[in-house]
Amino acid sequence: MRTAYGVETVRAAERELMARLPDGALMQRAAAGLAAACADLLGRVYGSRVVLLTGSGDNGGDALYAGARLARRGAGVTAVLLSPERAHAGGLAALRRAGGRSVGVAGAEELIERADLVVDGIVGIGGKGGLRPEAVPLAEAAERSRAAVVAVDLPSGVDVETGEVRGAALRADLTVTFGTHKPGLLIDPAREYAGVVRLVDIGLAPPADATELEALQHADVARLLPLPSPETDKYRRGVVGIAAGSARYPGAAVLAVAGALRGGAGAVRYVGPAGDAVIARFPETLVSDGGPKKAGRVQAWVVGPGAGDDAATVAEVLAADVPVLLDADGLRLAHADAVRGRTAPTLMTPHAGEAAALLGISREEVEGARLASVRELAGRYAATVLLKGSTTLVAGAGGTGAVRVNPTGTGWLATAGSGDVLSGLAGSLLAAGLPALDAASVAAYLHGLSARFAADGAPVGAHDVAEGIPGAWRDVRG
Ligand SMILES: NC(=O)C1=CN([C@@H]2O[C@H](COP(=O)(O)OP(=O)(O)OC[C@H]3O[C@@H](n4cnc5c(N)ncnc54)[C@H](O)[C@@H]3O)[C@@H](O)[C@H]2O)[C@@H](O)CC1
Ligand SMILES: Nc1ncnc2c1ncn2[C@@H]1O[C@H](COP(=O)(O)OP(=O)(O)O)[C@@H](O)[C@H]1O
Ligand SMILES: [K+]
Repeated sequence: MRTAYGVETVRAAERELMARLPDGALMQRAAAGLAAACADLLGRVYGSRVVLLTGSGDNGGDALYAGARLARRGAGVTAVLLSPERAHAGGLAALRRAGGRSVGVAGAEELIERADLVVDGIVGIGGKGGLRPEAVPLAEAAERSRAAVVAVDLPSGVDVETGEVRGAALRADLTVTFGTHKPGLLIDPAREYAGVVRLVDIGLAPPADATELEALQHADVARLLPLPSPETDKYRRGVVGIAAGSARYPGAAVLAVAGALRGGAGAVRYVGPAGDAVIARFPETLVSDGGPKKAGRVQAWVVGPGAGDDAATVAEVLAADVPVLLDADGLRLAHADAVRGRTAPTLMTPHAGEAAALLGISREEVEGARLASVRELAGRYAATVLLKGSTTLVAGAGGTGAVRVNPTGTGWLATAGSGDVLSGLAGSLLAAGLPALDAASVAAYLHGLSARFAADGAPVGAHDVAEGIPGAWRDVRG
């Protein structure tokens, strides 16, 4: 499991570790890791031109000590000091001893444009708000330049706690972060500014109960996948009910069923007006004519994809005492009190637009503040919430625990109907017995992986994503 921690937790863990180490040892570990990453990126250090953008804090100190290491290996290193009188004294002395030099911001843009490598040590976890005005032209020059841009700990200007980017920020190709990941490095829009993230171990050990974000990895997902035991049968594996589709959108039902058939449940029941389309494509589906109550027993329901205005069906499903996944029209039609009053788990899977409607804010506000939005929804509805989009987040019911961030997402998933596949897949995992947080995060993981395999560099349709799910399972199981 990859984990990320908030700034207060990181600082506390740093203090604890620093108390046990000689002065400055932690910064030397950070600088050594940073210099190694820079050297890897440069290929040839000797003769390369390196520019350090250096702020007044320890982030600048890391950059200066790393610059000294590169200068000792023959790089031409220039530190651009944003606050010359407050630059990290030890770091600056080390750089000068190694043959590096320092300049002010005047003329720095030209240096940056001619550099092979730019190191962003403007601010780290002590940064507040976007870049200050004097740093903005430097960040722009770095973007124009052909130099590789390496951010120290995080790209300066992004909100490391939330992934929000409120003002100007530096765009990096690589971020070398110390001790632990930070939420902003894993959540868009800040994630995009970070580029590739490389973690340098400096010995930090934050407490597990302070985890802010978790990203499942293959091994975690493999442990969670529901597998049939020798003594199983289709009912014991779990039956998932799908209440989806309409005369206008029969395809949503077909795609949700397509996802559900690949999610591990032993059977899929379908209720709704698209039974003929479903059975034509998937004859193994148990189609029933009545409403959810007449469909026979299920261990979980999915309600909403392409469902139109059928509020009665949504209410009927919400009254069932089994896990319920609410998606698309279901999110709009569900009564908040009916959701909050449920005793069995509820999983809501909005995209940013649907989340915005539920929260009474704009889509842009949700996309700018995904972490706060997903926690807020999970709190308001006392439900597990999977917020879809370029970063998919899952918050457990109540919204207070660690939030899961999906690491497998890909822009190829932004295709009509892929959300319907996801809802069927997650519903199937719920029916197979996974807790809602696991069902949602495992579904997002498999869904993203499947899209990556199916796309392989070319556009895919939602049905390709559904068909790729078994391949994603096999890959995860190794
Ligand atoms: N504490 C430790 O033991 C370690 C800290 N490390 C480094 O130290 C960093 C944190 O250092 P600091 O606490 O000194 O804080 P920073 O270096 O992040 O920045 C603090 C300074 O930047 C200024 N500042 C704040 N927001 C700004 C903005 N938007 N634009 C321009 N300037 C701004 C503040 O006035 C303050 O003086 C970490 O991110 C990491 O890089 C590493 O060396 C690892 C060990
Ligand atoms: N830019 C993106 N990067 C990664 N995944 C994305 C992006 N945009 C959308 N997705 C994913 O694609 C799926 C789209 O679902 P949804 O918005 O419900 O569409 P639909 O209703 O057409 O099925 C979700 O899983 C979402 O997380
Ligand atoms: K930085």
